[in-house]
Formats: sequence, C-alpha cells, structure tokens
Amino acid sequence: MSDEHPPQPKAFPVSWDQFHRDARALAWRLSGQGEWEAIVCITRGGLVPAAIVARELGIRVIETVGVASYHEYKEQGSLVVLKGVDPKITALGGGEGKGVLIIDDLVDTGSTARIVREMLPKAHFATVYAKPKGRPLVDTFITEVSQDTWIYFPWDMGLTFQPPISKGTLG
Ligand SMILES: O=P(O)(O)OC[C@H]1O[C@H](OP(=O)(O)OP(=O)(O)O)[C@H](O)[C@@H]1O
Ligand code: HPA
Ligand SMILES: [Mg+2]
Repeated sequence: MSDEHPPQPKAFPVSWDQFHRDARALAWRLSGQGEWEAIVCITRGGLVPAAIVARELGIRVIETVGVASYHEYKEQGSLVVLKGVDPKITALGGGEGKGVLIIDDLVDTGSTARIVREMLPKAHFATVYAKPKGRPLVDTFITEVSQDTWIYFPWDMGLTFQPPISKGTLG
C-alpha cells in the first residue's frame, strides 16, 4: 500500500483455486497468440502466474525482473529496479524483447508495467488482473476490477475465524 495505492474501499479476495483457474485462463488466451521464447516475470507477484503459464505453454526459459515499489526502498512514490533483465533475453528476436512474454499478477496504476515495457518494448505484456489505469499498458489480461478495489492474493492471506452473521461485524 502507498500514496499511489491508498486503502481501497472494495475488496476482491482471490483463493488459490481461483488464482490457478485465472492464470490457466491467461495461458489459454496466450496460447492462440504466438510462440514465446522466454518469460520475464516481475517479482515477486509475477512469479506465481509465470510458473503456471510456463507449465501450460511449455516455456522453460524464465527470467526475472525485480521492481520494488515505493517507500520500501526509496522515497515515497518512486520505483526502483532491483534486478534488471539479462541482456541475453533482451537480445532475443533481434533485440528489444520480441518473442518474450512479460508476466505479472496485476497492473494497477501501470507504473511497474511502464518501467518494464521500456526495457523490452517489443515484448508481450500479460497479467491476470487489471485495473483501468494500468489496462492500456497490458496486451492480454483475464479479469478487470475497478480502480477502487484492492485485490487480496492467496499468498498474502490465511484462514481466520469469521463471526456468525447474527453477531454483526462489530461483535
Ligand atoms: O501498476 P502498479 O501501480 O505499478 O502496481 C502493480 C504492481 O504492484 C504489485 O507489486 P509490488 O511492487 O507491490 O511488489 P510485489 O510484487 O513484490 O508484491 C503488483 O505485483 C504489481 O507488480
Ligand atoms: O490491488 C492490489 N493488490 C495487491 N497488490 C497490489 N499492488 C498494487 N495494487 C495491488
Ligand atoms: Mg509486483
């Protein structure tokens, strides 16, 4: 969460099962769009869908690019590239990443996507989820949620007790 991602009023919790189905749906959609020589996944959120898409499409060359957001590493609002893309991957398909599939879990404001697209301008950018601001930066995605929705991924959640409806939310 950050200034760019203020607390959102709506919640979209995603279970492991749901995420697997959505990531597999992404693989189906991508399978009709060409042959990919390599995947570049944006860590850390892109690691999970990248594994699923790689398995479905038989892609075995997987590279990471590390973009960390916001105040974790630097002043608020900025992004910092912690790990760039190996030049061997950038050089694929005659340079600029042609034939490369970039995968992330979602685009929100599009800031992360913009930085990685600059590194690989001819790559295909795919995410499982997209919000309206980031949507123009993505070539293929599965589900759109509104900008005022926060997506809760299964790796960020755990099982917790739910009070009975009759007790109300305030106990
Ligand atoms: O479109 P944006 O506004 O840039 O937001 C989207 C990015 O934010 C999240 O990653 P985050 O940087 O929080 O790190 P993580 O993947 O390590 O959780 C998410 O996984 C995307 O990569
Ligand atoms: O909606 C979101 N969920 C999880 N991580 C995120 N990073 C940016 N937006 C989101
Ligand atoms: Mg991320």
